[in-house]
Amino acid sequence: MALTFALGPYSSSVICRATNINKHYHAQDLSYIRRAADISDKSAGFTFPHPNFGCVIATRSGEVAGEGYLYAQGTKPAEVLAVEAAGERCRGATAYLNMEPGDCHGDHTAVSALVQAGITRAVVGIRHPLQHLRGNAVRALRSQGLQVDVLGEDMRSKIVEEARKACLLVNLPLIYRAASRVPFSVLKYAMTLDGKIAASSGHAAWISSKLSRNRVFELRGRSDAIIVGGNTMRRDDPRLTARHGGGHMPIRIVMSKTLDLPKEANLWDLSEVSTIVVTQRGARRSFQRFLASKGVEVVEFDILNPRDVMEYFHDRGYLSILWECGGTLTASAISSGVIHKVFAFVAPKIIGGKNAPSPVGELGMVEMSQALDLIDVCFEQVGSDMLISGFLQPIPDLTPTVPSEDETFAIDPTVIPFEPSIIFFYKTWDPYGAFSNFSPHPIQMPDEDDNYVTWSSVEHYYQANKFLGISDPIAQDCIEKIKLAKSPEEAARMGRLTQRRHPNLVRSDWESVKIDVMYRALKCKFSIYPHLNSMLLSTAGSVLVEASPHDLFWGGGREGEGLNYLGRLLMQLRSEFLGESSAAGESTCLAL
Ligand SMILES: NC(=O)C1=CN([C@@H]2O[C@H](COP(=O)(O)OP(=O)(O)OC[C@H]3O[C@@H](n4cnc5c(N)ncnc54)[C@H](OP(=O)(O)O)[C@@H]3O)[C@@H](O)[C@H]2O)C=CC1
Ligand SMILES: Nc1c(N[C@@H]2O[C@H](COP(=O)(O)O)[C@@H](O)[C@H]2O)[nH]c(=O)[nH]c1=O
Repeated sequence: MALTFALGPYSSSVICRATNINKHYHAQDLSYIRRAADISDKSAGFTFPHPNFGCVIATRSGEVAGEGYLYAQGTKPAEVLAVEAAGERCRGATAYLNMEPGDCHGDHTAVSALVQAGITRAVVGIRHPLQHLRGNAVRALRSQGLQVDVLGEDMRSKIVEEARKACLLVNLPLIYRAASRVPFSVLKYAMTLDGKIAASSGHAAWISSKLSRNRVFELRGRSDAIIVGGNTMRRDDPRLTARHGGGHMPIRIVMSKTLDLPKEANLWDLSEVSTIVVTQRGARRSFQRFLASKGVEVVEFDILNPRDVMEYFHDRGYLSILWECGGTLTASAISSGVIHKVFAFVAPKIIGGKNAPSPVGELGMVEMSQALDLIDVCFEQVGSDMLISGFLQPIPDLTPTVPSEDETFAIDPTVIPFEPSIIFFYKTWDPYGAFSNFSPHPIQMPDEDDNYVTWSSVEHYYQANKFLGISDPIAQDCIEKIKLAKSPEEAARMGRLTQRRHPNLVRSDWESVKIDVMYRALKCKFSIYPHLNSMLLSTAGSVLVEASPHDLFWGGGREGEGLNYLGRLLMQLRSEFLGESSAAGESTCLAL
């Protein structure tokens, strides 16, 4: 997928000079870093949004020996793929990484792949935006004797800054999310030349051209969710699906205070993707029951407003959200400061109408000097329309203001790092993300015939077990597909979709065995990976809670109302491991 609208033109034919800190580098370095940024974005629209990693390995003579990019969260790291592609040519070569590897599970996969392959230099576009990961891989590579040049630190100039910006742009969702504690939010609308998003009647199909609407499908494919307001839903009966030929479908979210919504609607058809309705506490209980009967999730807020909703979806792990609402909700979202970027499609047509709606409602501004200026504005012609995009909030500065735990300890060894008594974990990139079922740690478990099968993650194994022993071909096919699913998210989607569509194919004892299935898988994972075992044991004394706000069985819920079975199982395992392996009983899994 082309990234031109995000990256803008970057020339690679520029000759650089040595910097004032006396590091030599070449235009080639910058062109390979940009290449790493470009390829890191290749899976956008095909998989759930995730941090984008790309790696290019170039030999001493400047030839590209191998490349790789992270396809989905939990799949092989970019660096491992690039090393595999380059083979022996890695010896003495340079690795170009658009972003410092996360290596979030302490297994240093990316780092050890580069070290073991004989790479002698690494050029890093940006440090990892998450504070608990920032600097770890750079430090680890340096300690293994590699020369590591970080753009903006070890290499500085105007053109280095441009290449660095390409690396920032390709991971904007992660960067904004880390800095603002809400998902990266993009507002998109289509308006006529006279500034209307619909006719006075409310009719809006269509303002922008087919080409522009195809572009919107791409934007949707890059998002975790699409949001509309209740009125857009009532007026347009939208589908909000991504019809761009990719594999990824964003969740649909409707924000409605009144819940005065139609019973017949495209958004209640969950055959392709789910819908979540967020509303005010206590709104139309009977309609909430109707939605529940359709399988639509309803989340109540004390006071429904964009900031609380965005904080909620941040906690639920969402990286990026596309707002496709009308002017009323848009004004509220802009006022609450949750919108980061704007995409405005302007169509060369005039509709007029005193009461025809415009893209942004009341913001309470009375003088033009109060207008919000967009930053880094881009103009691009898309078919007959003009696409104007820009940022409402500047790209956050990655420089940490608060020293990391390591740095503080180095300055003052008397400082004892704060040890919270509750450890929350959820997304795999969180500090204790390795506790999640979705963490990329394959396990081997026996199947029905006692043959050992490799599952790419605990989640793969868990989802497949729902259909174990069912002779129906759909169930068998689902197990096979889950086995091959490229990421835990894909495995979860397949398992849940089949369970929803064919509840009769779920094994009859599932409710009574699912905890045991999870326990056995976790036991295997924490037995065969020593660093995970140490991580688990290091939490002794703390309560472990899966911070899933919506999964009230495995997770702790939003306000502690969840049963937290995942946390409980981990604590049970921890005490078994602490009480010696004999108490832990026999493991049914194989070491990998
Ligand atoms: N051309 C384009 O790009 C687009 C055009 N449109 C057009 O815009 C028109 C609809 O615009 P508009 O009425 O502004 O629709 P919105 O999408 O802004 O919906 C407004 C509704 O959002 C809900 N809402 C929930 N929380 C809030 C909050 N905190 N602040 C504000 N609203 C909240 C309310 O729903 P409830 O009343 O249920 O409580 C409210 O009535 C339609 O004609 C549609 O075709 C819409 C989207 C894009
Ligand atoms: N009218 C209009 C848009 N409107 C947006 O698209 C939604 C309909 O999406 P779907 O049902 O999936 O095709 C609609 O509710 C509104 O949010 N978008 C555009 O790119 N161009 C247009 O001219």
